Amino acid sequence: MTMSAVPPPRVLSVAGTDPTGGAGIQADLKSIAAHRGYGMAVVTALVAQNTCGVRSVHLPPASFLTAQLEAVSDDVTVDAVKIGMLAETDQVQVVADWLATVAPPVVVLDPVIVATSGDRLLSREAEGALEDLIPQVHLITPNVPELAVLSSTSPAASWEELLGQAHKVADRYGVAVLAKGGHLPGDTVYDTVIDPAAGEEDALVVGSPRILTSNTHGTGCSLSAAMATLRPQRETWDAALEEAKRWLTAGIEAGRELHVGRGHGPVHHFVDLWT
Ligand SMILES: Nc1ncnc2c1ncn2[C@@H]1O[C@H](COP(=O)(O)OP(=O)(O)O)[C@@H](O)[C@H]1O
Ligand SMILES: Cc1ncc(COP(=O)(O)OP(=O)(O)O)c(N)n1
Repeated sequence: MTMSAVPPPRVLSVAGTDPTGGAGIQADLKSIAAHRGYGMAVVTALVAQNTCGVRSVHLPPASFLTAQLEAVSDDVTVDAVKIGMLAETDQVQVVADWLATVAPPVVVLDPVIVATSGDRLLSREAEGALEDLIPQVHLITPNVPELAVLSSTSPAASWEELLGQAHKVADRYGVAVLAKGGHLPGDTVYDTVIDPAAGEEDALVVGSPRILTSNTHGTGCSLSAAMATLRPQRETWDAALEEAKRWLTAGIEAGRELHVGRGHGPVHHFVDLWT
């Protein structure tokens, strides 16, 4: 038997659940594995949802969220963290406090506010608490409506407008922002990382053909988990994005082969392995 000399990055997903496996923690763990990471998971919310929508949400007490986070970091060195659904202000604060103590080298925040189905996952009151969390993370991955909330403006209608909002948020918090064009019109879907620490060099803009499909449930979750897993293995965010985007595009295309659910189906996380 041969084993790689370099151990895989130990990547922690802090997120809610999707029992149909397309979004949240279940998607994150598949994405982490697809990118050769060792996946771990701390559950913020038990979500009764499927490809058609969210039915109900059950939250553990904030003290139990702390207990889960400490159980991981007291025992395992965490190389990267992906944060997804945080439902309430106290959950945001618990995660911010834990990050301040542990200081993992790579932290990616997908500021999940509303699901593809239109269901709200972060309470309106907790939106403001993200301000305390964002300065402690290295990359945020908002979609068009989430970036609008973070930049206190209306959703961008063009790529230029999206870039303006991403620069505003990046400068305000000193954080890298993955600007994602999935919600914009057009035959090509663009993504780019705006990184205030990257200097004067032009950011890499990665485009892919827009796929006409309903298999887009969990695309944001899967992409952010991929970025968290790839970053410890690559030199730059741009290198991670190039690889993650190629994989996700193939995964969205191959999602139709899975035949999962009657609503927005999942992406095929193991497209490179099975097909
Ligand atoms: N129909 C599509 N075809 C190809 N890529 C897509 C499509 N929809 C989304 N993507 C890609 O999936 C990722 C997530 O996109 P986006 O929809 O903007 O965010 P979210 O899933 O968080 O709402 C981005 O890399 C985006 O470019
Ligand atoms: C538990 C949980 N977390 C996140 C989401 C969001 O998933 P989705 O609505 O498909 O959006 P993106 O992952 O594409 O941003 C969810 N539904 N459940």
